[in-house]
Amino acid sequence: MAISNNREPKIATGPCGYVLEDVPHLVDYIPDLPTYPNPLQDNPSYSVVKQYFVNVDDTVAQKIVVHKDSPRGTHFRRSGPRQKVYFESNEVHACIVTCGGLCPGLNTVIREIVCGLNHMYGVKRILGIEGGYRGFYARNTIPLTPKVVNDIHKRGGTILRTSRGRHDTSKIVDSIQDRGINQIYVLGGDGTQKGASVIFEEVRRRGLKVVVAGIPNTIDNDIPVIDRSFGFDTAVEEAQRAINAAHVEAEGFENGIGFVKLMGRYSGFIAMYATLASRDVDCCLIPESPFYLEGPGGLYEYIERRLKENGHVVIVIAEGAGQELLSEGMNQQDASGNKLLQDVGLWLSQNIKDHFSKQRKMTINLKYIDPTYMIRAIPSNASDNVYCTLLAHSAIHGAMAGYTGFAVGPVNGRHAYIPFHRVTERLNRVVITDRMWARLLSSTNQPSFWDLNKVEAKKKEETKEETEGQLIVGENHTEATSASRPKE
Ligand SMILES: Nc1ncnc2c1ncn2[C@@H]1O[C@H](COP(=O)(O)OP(=O)(O)OP(=O)(O)O)[C@@H](O)[C@H]1O
Ligand SMILES: O=P(O)(O)OC[C@H]1O[C@](O)(CO)[C@@H](O)[C@@H]1O
Ligand SMILES: [Mg+2]
Repeated sequence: MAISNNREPKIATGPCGYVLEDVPHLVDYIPDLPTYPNPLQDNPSYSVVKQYFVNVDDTVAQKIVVHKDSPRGTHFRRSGPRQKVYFESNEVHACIVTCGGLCPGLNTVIREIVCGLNHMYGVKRILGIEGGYRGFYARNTIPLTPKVVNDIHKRGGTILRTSRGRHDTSKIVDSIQDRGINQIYVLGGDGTQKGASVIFEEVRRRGLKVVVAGIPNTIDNDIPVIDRSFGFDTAVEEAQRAINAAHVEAEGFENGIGFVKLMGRYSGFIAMYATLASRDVDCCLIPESPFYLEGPGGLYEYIERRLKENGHVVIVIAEGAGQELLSEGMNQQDASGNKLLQDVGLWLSQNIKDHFSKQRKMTINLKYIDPTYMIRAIPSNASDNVYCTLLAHSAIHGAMAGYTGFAVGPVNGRHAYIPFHRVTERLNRVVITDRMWARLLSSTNQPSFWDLNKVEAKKKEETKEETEGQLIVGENHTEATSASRPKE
C-alpha cells in the first residue's frame, strides 16, 4: 500500500479500487515517539470484552451499497481503542472547548470526555476553555473532574459557554504551549471544525506533541460524511411539540392555518424529519427546494385546496427556505461571517393572510409558531445521550492512539476518524431527488413546486456528482434512529 507525503491528505490505495482517506498521526511529524500498552487491558470493566481492541487496519466504507464490479471506494479509519497508546496517563493534559451555536448534547459530550479520560485512561488533568476559541487566551480555564461534570448532561447548553466570531490561531497555540496542553477536544459545527483544522496545522508546523480532535455538532445536521450530527434527533423531537400545537390550533378554527418556522439555515433536515415524524403537516418548505406562491401549482393554490378539502392546513418552513422570494436583500453577517437570514416565517405568514383576505376574500385563522431556540436549548434525549458517549469515547481512543487532525462520527453506523477537510469542504443538504424527499412529498401530498424538466436536469447533475465520488444520493438518511443506534 502506497502512502503519499504527510502534508497532503493521507490517501492510501489498495486493490480493487480501495481508497483509505486516512487521518494524520503524531508520528507523521514527530518520528520515534515511544508507545505504551493501553491501560484499558487492566481495566476490570473492559477486560471482559472479547477482542476489545480495534485492529489498526480496520476501516469503514463510505459507500455500502455496491455492485459486483464496483470499486471498493473510499474508506475511513475505524475508531476505537488501540493496543498501543502514545501518551502515559500522567502525561496527558487535555482541554475541551465548545464553539458556535448551542446544541443538545454538548454537556453530555463534555461529561463523557472527562469521565472517559479519567475512568478508562486514568487522566486527571482536564481543563474547560471558557467561551469558545477566544477563551484560550481571553478567559480563565475551568478544571474539570468527574465530580464537577457528574450531572451536567441533564442541562441544556454548555457549561463552558460558547461564542461565534474571530479568533487568533497563533495566540491559541501559544496558550496551548504555555499551559502544556497536549490533547484538545473541539466541539462545534462546520466553522468550528474549520477552526480546529487551522489549529492542527499550526500545531503541526510547530512540531508539538498535541492532538486536535473534533466532535462535530449542529442541530441542522449539515455536516457531511457522518450519518447525523448529535443534537439533531433531540431537535426533531422537540419540534414535534410546536407542530402539534400548530395542528391543534389549525383544527380548532374554520380555515385554520398552523404555521411553524424551524431552524435550518442552509439545510432543511429538521423541517423534513419533523414533518415526516408528525404526519400532521400538509406542506414542508426547505431551502433546497425552491417554491413559488402565485398561480397554478403555487403555494396559495395548494393552501386553498387543502382548506376546502380538509378545513385546515399545517405548514412547516425551515428558516432558510424561500429567502430568494423576500424582496429586500440583506447582506448582514453574524460575528463568524455566516449570512444573516431574513425572517421568512413572519414574511410568508403575513403574505398568506393578505392573499386570502384581500385577493380571495376568505376569512382564515393563521397561527404562527416560531419555537426558534427552544428546539436547541434543551438537554439531549436518551438516544442522543448514548450517541454522545460513543462520540466522546471515539475521540478519546483516537487521541490516546496518537491520531490527530480528525473529526469523529458514524459512517454507515460504524464510528470512524475522518480528516477535517472531509467534514468542512461542503455542507450536507437535503437531496430533493432522493427517496426521502419523495417520501415526504407523498406523505404531505404537497406539490413539488418543480417542473419536470428541472427535476430531470437536477437528477443528472446529482448522478454526475455521485459518480465523481461525492456520494450525493442517499445522504438524506440520518440512519441512526432510536431503533438502530450506531455501533462503535
Ligand atoms: N473558515 C474558518 N476558519 C477558521 N475558523 C473558523 C472558520 N469559520 C468559523 N471559524 C471559527 O469557528 C467558530 C464557530 O463558527 P460558527 O459561528 O460559524 O459556528 P459553527 O461551528 O459553524 O456552528 P453552527 O453550526 O452553530 O453555526 C468561530 O469562533 C470562528 O472563529
Ligand atoms: O442565533 P445564533 O446563535 O447565531 O444561531 C442561529 C443558527 O444556529 C443554528 O442553530 C445552527 O447551530 C442554525 O439553525 C441557526 O440559524
Ligand atoms: Mg455553521
